[in-house]
Amino acid sequence: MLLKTPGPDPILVIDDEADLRELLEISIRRMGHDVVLAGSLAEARQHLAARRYSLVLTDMRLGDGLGIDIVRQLSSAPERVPVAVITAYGSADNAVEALKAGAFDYIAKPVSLDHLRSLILNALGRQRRDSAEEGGGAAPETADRAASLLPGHSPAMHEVRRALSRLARSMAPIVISGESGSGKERAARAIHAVSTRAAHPFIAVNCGAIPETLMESEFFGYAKGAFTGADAERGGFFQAANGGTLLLDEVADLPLAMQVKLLRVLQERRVRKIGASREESVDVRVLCASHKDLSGMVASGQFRQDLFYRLNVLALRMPTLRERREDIPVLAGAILEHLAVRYGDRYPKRLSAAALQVLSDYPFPGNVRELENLLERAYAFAEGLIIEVADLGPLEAGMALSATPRPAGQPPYLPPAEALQRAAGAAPVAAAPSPSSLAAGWSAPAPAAPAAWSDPGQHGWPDPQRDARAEAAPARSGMPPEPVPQPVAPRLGELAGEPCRASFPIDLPGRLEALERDLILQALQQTGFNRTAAAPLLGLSFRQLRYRIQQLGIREGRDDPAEGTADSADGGQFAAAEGGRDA
Ligand SMILES: Nc1ncnc2c1ncn2[C@@H]1O[C@H](COP(=O)(O)OP(=O)(O)OP(=O)(O)O)[C@@H](O)[C@H]1O
Repeated sequence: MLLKTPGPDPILVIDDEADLRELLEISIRRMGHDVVLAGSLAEARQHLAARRYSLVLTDMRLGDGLGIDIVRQLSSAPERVPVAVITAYGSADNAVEALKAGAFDYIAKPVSLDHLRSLILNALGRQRRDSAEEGGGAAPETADRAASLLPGHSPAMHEVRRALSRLARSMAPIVISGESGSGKERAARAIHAVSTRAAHPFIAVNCGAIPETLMESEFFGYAKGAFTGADAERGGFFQAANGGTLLLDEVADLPLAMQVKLLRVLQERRVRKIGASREESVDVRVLCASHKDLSGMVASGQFRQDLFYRLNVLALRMPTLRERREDIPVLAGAILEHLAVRYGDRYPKRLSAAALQVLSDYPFPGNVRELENLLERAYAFAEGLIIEVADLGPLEAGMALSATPRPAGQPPYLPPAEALQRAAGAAPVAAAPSPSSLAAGWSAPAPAAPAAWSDPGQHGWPDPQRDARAEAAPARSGMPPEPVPQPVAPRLGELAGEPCRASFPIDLPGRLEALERDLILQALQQTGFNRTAAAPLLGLSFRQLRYRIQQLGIREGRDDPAEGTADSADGGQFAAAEGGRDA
């Protein structure tokens, strides 16, 4: 058991070069911290056995061994003392090796005082949080916070949350993999939120959304007069994320030329604005997300091996929703509560037991995003407090919103007849058994005929299984026979501002898609193809609009007269806006 002294614990510096030891001692004392020095591994071990330190800073090569041995020793000890290494100039391999062994950060020679300062601040912030956790204190950045950001009772999500608190302690880059819509960005936000960087910005950049010619200025900024139109100096994503976290979403889309530049920044932790004479140091933790197989891309020469090695220090895989079906009720509950807030509803709408069953049986190729989109539509369609099977529509609509298009010839997923039969006799239940959703005040109303057959004409979804349901309903629920379905109200025409007289049968999904495409194009034309400006015109977030644009295959050149209009400002604003929201 180590003795704890009152006041902040000192920092232990281990280096066999007397000059560097002295320089570090002076710099650290100037920052107001107590320092203990060791010139060898043996001396360091004696110090470590005698008392506790708030941070250990060790050189990699020492006269009697390697600094990485101290890293391994400390990272497997229960005290969780943060340890950082000092690496020789340009020795990227050492840095990666140390981070993998459990060092929370590294600093390259020649030591930059700015970097030293931020490293110490991060280490001490982390230590305070760890002590609060050890002492049972209610630190906000705890596992609870991770659980609220990434809810779910499945073993897969428990594993993600366990990994998350470990990953949040380090400064090392992380590659977050997983299918589209599985929550990679959300996981990145959670890592940031539970890290000591939480008070600083979180900037998410979609690497695929920035034209190649503008990438450098978007990432690193530019000096005044660097090119025509550069009227004032501007920082890029790295400067905006300083002190915080930068998420490179869809990192596989980075062109090779940009990969080289990014590698340099990761190694040197310095950036140079376009047209600037000086480099500036940046303190940014880089996280990456990709639904593509990066190691496969390395093998095929599409992604640089050295960059992959640098980025893939730590890894997190987000499970698909199919791997954690048991989380669907909790996720649905959380999403419905969120929708209630958005719609200003006092009580969130709830899924009927049958609707929940249908969702639990659905494969969700678009993962949580698809669940979210599906519930969003269902929430709007549901007349009462309960979302019924019919409000979900044929789940083809959800598939259209997913990243994985329905293969040609494959029919839309429809709720199985068995589920529809269950629906006939089922009482509605709250979607999520989470205490918070139940505490929201909803109490199950008396069983009623699900909207699917009480008013099939109103929900507006094409319903090939209506006949099966019509037979099942009265027999099982004892309800009077359902009314004859009425023609769908011509909402399409109303939305488009023109009269619409449908002569049935119609291809409703196809018509809705055409209408959506038309409205998006109108908004894009109005804003000169600026998606950031177009999104609020459509009542969508930037990401939702970008997603719909991708899914509908809308291309500037093909679909929009504003061909050639640069979208870079758009991408930049987007990133800045996201960072702003999360800062
Ligand atoms: N655990 C969760 N709880 C609630 N909502 C979630 C959860 N995970 C993801 N979502 C929601 O699902 C949507 C998709 O999540 P996110 O953008 O993080 O996925 P992604 O894997 O990064 O997708 P892409 O690969 O397309 O960028 C978001 O709207 C997000 O808020």
